[in-house]
Amino acid sequence: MLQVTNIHKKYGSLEVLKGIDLMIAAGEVVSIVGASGAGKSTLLHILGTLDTADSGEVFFDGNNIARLNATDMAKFRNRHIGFIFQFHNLLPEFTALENVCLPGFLAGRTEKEVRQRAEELLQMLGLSHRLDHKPSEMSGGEQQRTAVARALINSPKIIFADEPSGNLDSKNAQELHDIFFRLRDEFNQTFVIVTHNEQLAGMADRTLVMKDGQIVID
Ligand SMILES: Nc1ncnc2c1ncn2[C@@H]1O[C@H](COP(=O)(O)OP(=O)(O)OP(=O)(O)O)[C@@H](O)[C@H]1O
Repeated sequence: MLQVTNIHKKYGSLEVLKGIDLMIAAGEVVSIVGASGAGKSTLLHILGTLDTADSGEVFFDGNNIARLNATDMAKFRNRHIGFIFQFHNLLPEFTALENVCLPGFLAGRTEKEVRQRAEELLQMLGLSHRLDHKPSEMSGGEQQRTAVARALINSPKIIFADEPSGNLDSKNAQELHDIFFRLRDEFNQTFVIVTHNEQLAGMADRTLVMKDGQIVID
């Protein structure tokens, strides 16, 4: 599904990624681990089209997305990629349901269809009693599960998660990890997850270890 070749990235004179090659198959849960500053988030952002590499190629299902212009890239991201961040990044003035619906509306889908899917997702994630709650009215675990529903609203090919359980206590972290694997088992959902959480890395199908801008163990 995802293939990247020879990705390089510099910030000023700092070489952050030094030739990354990687293939990820549909239905894989891949974790990326490594010391702080190894380049994990930078790689994740490039894979997720939030940032661009200085050189190298990123192919999704054989399409070279590095060649898309900014508008088409944004459209591609909205339709095919989901993101989950350490801090849920939900919009504070919107309810859980509205937050989940938003990327669906941006994709140009009908209100009825998007609302129905959002309600189904929130129900699946145990949040049917929180539809009308704003983020500040929910627990950390509930906020993060809402962010998972938002990531799923457009049925993305792949979900990128950057320290998704980094801000959760161990019970909520465990619940979140179980959700990822349930989504993989039931819907063949693909995940690439940057994490310092050893339990999550240990559960993944593959663990990539990064060091100084390179993948040193796959
Ligand atoms: N926008 C930027 N401008 C300049 N330097 C940056 C930028 N983003 C990241 N860096 C630097 O690039 C290096 C890699 O950062 P990155 O966030 O990818 O590491 P990481 O492995 O995800 O670390 P952590 O585990 O601490 O999140 C670091 O030295 C960081 O300071």
